[in-house]
Amino acid sequence: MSIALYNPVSGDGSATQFFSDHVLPLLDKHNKSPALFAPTEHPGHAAELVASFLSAHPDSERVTVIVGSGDGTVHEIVNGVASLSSGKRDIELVLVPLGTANALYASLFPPSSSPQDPTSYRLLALHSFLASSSPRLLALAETSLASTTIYSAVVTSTALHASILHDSEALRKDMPGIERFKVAAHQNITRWYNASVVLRPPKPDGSVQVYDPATKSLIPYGKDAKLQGPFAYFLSTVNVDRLEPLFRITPLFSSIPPPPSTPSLDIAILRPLRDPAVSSAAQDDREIFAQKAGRVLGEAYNNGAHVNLRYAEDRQPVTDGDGEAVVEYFRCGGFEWIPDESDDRAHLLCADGAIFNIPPSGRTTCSAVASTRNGVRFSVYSQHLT
Ligand SMILES: Nc1ncnc2c1ncn2[C@@H]1O[C@H](COP(=O)(O)OP(=O)(O)OP(=O)(O)O)[C@@H](O)[C@H]1O
Repeated sequence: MSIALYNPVSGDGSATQFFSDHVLPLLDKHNKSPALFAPTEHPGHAAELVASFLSAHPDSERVTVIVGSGDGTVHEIVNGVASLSSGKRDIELVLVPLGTANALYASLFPPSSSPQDPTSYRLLALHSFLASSSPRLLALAETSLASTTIYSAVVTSTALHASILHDSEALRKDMPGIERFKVAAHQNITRWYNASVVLRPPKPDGSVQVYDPATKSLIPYGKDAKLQGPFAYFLSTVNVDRLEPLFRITPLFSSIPPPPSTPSLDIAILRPLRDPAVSSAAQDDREIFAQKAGRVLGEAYNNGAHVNLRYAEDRQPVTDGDGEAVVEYFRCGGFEWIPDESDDRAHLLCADGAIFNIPPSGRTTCSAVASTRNGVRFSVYSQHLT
């Protein structure tokens, strides 16, 4: 059984047209007309539509949801289904990337270097579904925040990334494209976040791993898995190696893929006090580090080259340096983020673009899981191998 939803305001607002011109005719042609077809009418509506469809069809264990949107709408669907009381379900997502960033889709279907027809590119997952491929299981990042549980299918972050998402929402009306993220990044680049982090190994067994740029491999993290701030950047992903088509912030997810049977998080961290040129939190040191952080994160657009940067003797980040890694890159089962009570900004948490506040004196834990607590598994249609 399948349903089809689209968000008419996601991305550049072209979903209505795209569904009537391309998606519905294709479904009709293959005799796969959905049991429900609807635009979302307000924030949260996608979750309501899927949840009420599932409640009305308690015996449908496997339901396909064709969704024309960005990552935010997918996030709403995952969390809406996770809050249902009914038991085990398999939800298969057919993504039609019509949002701004489309991180999940761009990771499943990395843009190729040769020119690609944009319409055909957006229909790749739908064709995979129509060709009866097997969908790929998604991991979820399960975050506990006070008494709330939040699931992310793409990113869970604090520090700079959460600040960017928090501030960029105010810019959405004037800047509907990804440009608003760059403006918000500029506004926040000198900020540091006081917190500590504990990294947890993957379940049921495994160890916290760290990327070693010298050997270009993930190795067991021998040290104490507690990291002391301040942090400039702290971002974890599941299922993706990028947050935009070309911003490969966690490239090892695709270049050294984790075993599909063990859900894990890839985490990229920048801690300013690891920079040999930075000795205090004074404004001068923040400016010095901000310039480097901007350059280092910019290397994520260079096919994820930031993970191989190391401090050179002149304290600059370079690819052939022999000092410490500039970016700390971990693969683990989860983390605990403990913000300093006095640092309000360190209390911001981003889950797939949605912003949450960690309560005063609170902390948050995030773990990679294979299904929601109520027993729902999600999968996505990806490359169709012929
Ligand atoms: N009819 C509607 N009017 C206003 N907002 C809506 C409507 N339908 C859905 N939304 C909201 O639009 C938000 C953005 O949606 P979506 O994630 O699909 O696109 P995006 O933000 O452009 O893309 P991405 O998340 O990939 O950057 C969602 O959080 C959702 O709550």
